[in-house]
Amino acid sequence: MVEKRNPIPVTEAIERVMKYAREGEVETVRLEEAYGRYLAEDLRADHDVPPFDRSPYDGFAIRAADSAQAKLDHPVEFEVIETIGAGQVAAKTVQPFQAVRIMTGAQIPDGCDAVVMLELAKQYERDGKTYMSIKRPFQPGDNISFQGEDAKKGDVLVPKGTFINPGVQALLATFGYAEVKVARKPRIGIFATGSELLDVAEPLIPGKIRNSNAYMIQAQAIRSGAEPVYFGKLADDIDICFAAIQKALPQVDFLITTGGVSVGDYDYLPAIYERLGAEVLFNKVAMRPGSVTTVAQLDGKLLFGLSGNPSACYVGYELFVRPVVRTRLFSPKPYLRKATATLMADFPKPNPFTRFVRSYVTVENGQLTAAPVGMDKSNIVTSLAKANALMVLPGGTRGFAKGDTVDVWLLEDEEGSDI
Ligand SMILES: Nc1nc2c(c(=O)[nH]1)N[C@H]1C(S)=C(S)[C@@H](COP(=O)(O)OP(=O)(O)OC[C@H]3O[C@@H](n4cnc5c(N)ncnc54)[C@H](O)[C@@H]3O)O[C@H]1N2
Ligand code: MOO
Ligand SMILES: [Mg+2]
Repeated sequence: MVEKRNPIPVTEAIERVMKYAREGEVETVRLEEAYGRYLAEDLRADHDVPPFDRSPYDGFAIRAADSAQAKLDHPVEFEVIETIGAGQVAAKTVQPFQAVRIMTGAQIPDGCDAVVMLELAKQYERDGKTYMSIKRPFQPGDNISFQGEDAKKGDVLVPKGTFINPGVQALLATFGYAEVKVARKPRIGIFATGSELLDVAEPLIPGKIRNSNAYMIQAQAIRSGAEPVYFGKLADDIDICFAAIQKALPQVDFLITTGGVSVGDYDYLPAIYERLGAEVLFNKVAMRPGSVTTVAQLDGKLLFGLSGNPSACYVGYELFVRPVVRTRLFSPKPYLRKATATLMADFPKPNPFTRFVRSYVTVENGQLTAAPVGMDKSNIVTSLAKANALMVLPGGTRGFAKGDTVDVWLLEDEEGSDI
């Protein structure tokens, strides 16, 4: 008699897994290596930016009060006493009707409170001295980029858990983070199980297929911020699988197997969990694909028994593995980002289970649209290449029609969601 499994709702399955989610460890990397990692501490401004009042233009720094009488028919003349470029500091202090020729980025000289752009001044020589004149008045503060206008000392500019993008790199450099504290990438061990599996380079022979799950999962692990550790493929042999899994477990933070979780004669994962003494959190989820997804824990370490069917395996990773990875990376939003979109094709299939339809989401006329990509079966691999979202069609419905508003979970988004 085949074991009867009890499907639990998707949200409950995710909750059961997330009970074992915890924040990860911190490691330090050089700034050059920080791109693509996740901040392990808040990025705080340790000084004002800019650190001093500076000129946003090439021009002349003046005392604004001296320019009060300047008009089109009444130019006011200033003696130019010095020239400074970015990185230089004026040596002299301006007296009334004196100016400093100043370049973009240079510190505003003491006493000056406005900058006249080069284009608005006329410069000339007389009696061996340099002068410039202007034909309009300036107010104090005109054309000054003020100390702290970009960031104030002490501000949290980027919170812990944020993905380090090129802009965050710029901030890290601005505040002198030659070394950056980032989340250590959780190590995810991966086994593909199945006696039918061929290596990528092997030619096809009758009854066998190439192992695509292992490579797909490695890429999904990297996309989610983890470090995949691929241990290879295993034949459907309980002793071989048990020994390999037992040996691999201590080396990783999580362990993923693909295949062998259903009720078939060679589906050994349920027996292996039992032999390991692992607690099975669930072995049936009310979803499609991926209904047989099984998750177990051993001393708090999660073992993900993802389905062998490629689409089911893919969805299993995104729903159950990604959020625990993101939690390790300190993300306050570990789940896939959620949105709503207009369905672009009829989807008449009824289903008692929640469906995760591999879909392509794009923007048309400012609105998100979602279209299923290819055949909606769990053993399909080709549709995965085009999917950038999972369309979530709740169970118990009679199908959906073109034009309906549907929920979509975005696969390529860095932002994430807190629910
Ligand atoms: N009597 C029942 N049969 C099945 C049930 C069920 O409830 N009762 N569930 C079905 C569902 S749903 C799924 S999904 C699959 C799950 O199967 P397993 O997780 O046990 O995986 P396998 O049996 O090992 O393989 C299934 C399928 O996937 C192919 N596969 C496996 N590994 C890979 C890989 N690394 N790369 C590419 N393709 C892979 C394998 O060749 C099989 O075709 O069970 C249903 N059956
Ligand atoms: O586990 Mo299956 O993917 O529902 O066909
Ligand atoms: Mg099977």
